[in-house]
Amino acid sequence: MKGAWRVSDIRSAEAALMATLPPGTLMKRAAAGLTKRVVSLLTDRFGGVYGRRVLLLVGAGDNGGDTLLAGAALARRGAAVSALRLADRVHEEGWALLLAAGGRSVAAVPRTVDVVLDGIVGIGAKGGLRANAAAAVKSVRQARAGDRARPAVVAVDVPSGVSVDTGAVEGDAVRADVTVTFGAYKPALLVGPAAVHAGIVELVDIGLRPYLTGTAALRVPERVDVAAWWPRTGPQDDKYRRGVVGLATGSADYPGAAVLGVAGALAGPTGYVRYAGSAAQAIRDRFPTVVCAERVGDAGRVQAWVCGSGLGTDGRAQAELRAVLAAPVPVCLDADALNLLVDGSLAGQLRDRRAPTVVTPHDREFARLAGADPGPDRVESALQLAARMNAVVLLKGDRTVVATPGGFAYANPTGSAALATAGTGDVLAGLLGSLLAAGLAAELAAMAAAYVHGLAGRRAAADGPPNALHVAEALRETLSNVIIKS
Ligand SMILES: NC(=O)C1=CN([C@@H]2O[C@H](COP(=O)(O)OP(=O)(O)OC[C@H]3O[C@@H](n4cnc5c(N)ncnc54)[C@H](O)[C@@H]3O)[C@@H](O)[C@H]2O)[C@@H](O)CC1
Ligand SMILES: [K+]
Repeated sequence: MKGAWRVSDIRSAEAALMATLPPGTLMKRAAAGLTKRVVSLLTDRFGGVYGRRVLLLVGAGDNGGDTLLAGAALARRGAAVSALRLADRVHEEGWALLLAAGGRSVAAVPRTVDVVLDGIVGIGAKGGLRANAAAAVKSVRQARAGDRARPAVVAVDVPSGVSVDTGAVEGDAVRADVTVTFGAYKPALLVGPAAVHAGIVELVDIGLRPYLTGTAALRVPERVDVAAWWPRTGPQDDKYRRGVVGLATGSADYPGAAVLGVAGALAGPTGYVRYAGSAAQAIRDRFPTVVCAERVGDAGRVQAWVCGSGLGTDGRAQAELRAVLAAPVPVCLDADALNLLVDGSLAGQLRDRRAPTVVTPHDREFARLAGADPGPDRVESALQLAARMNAVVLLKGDRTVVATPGGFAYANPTGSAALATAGTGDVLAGLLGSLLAAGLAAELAAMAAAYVHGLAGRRAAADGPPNALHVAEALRETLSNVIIKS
């Protein structure tokens, strides 16, 4: 699992590490890692380093210093390196090294450039890009619009212009193909719109990790983590021992929501799926293995409930939600179940639950539940709602956030724009419910479901614009490739 640390934690770790080393060592390590990555990018995309045109965007701080040192190293290897100073003062030693290596100063973004290194600002950023930097970034973007391959953009440590601790992007910001980051991931590289600006993120080890003593602000699971969490069937298992998941979803008006949720649940690790609700006939017709009842109270025992999508908000829906909340098992609440929570009449029942609750809002549902939009700091907003509701919050988005009432946050790296289509959330809730019923801890179930669902979205999108059924259908193959064969 990757961890991302806030700027204050990184600063403390850097100070502790620097105290053990000769001055300048960390910048040399950072620049060496950056140079290596730019060399491989120039080689892969443009056939080599010699004669390639490299532009450095140089700000006032050490982020500019890293960039100048890497620029000098590239110039020594024969690249044609130019540097655009965006501040009155820049890192003096780096500037001298660049000039000594044959680099030159330019007053504007040159017409043709192969690679741009963004060294405008790093973790010392305050506020958005200043006017001169914003103008340079715009020129680079315009050059790129004329030639899709050129210039490639490499962000140094973070893409300049993003909010490093939150992942918000409130003004202009660099859009990088690759971000080479030093010592540790920062939240902006993994969550929020900034993560998209970062492109492919590569971590250069500068020896910082042992000095990062605080808790990671954010964790990001990798495939091996999800594979390790995924419940496996053993020789002692039968259909009940694998867990039974119940879905109280759909209605006569919205049977589709129930169908999609059940499809998601059937792809999960449980051996048995029960359905309770007035879309029972649609479920029987489509999924003969699912055992159906009209009401939650008649459904029999389950080890987790999924409730909400397509349920409606009438008296019957409310009674069903009450019955689900009263069950002493983990519960995943989505869509109409969230709408039914908004007036607060079920708040007491929710807070008193002993078994875990997971809620899966998108931004509008989040705003109704929390009383305000998630805002620029999606992680912090999700953590606050999780604490208030005593529930795990899965806040949907390009990088879905999972936050626990105990203060831990995760971000999903597999998001796909393909999932922004009706009904995919129903599939996600069903899969998540199956993981809960199989006994996985609520936050891991939420993370694992989001991870696999994201990959299934990408898989489905490979064959053309997918709908939610395509995503559900892609779950089995995704699981087989990614989880079970690992
Ligand atoms: N501190 C360390 O030990 C290391 C730092 N490294 C690099 O140093 C960077 C941090 O360096 P600094 O602390 O000097 O800070 P930065 O280089 O991130 O920027 C601070 C400077 O930029 C200016 N600035 C702030 N906000 C701006 C904005 N929005 N637009 C334009 N200019 C702005 C400030 O006036 C200040 O002079 C890291 O991101 C990393 O690239 C690496 O060399 C590794 C080691
Ligand atoms: K930067």
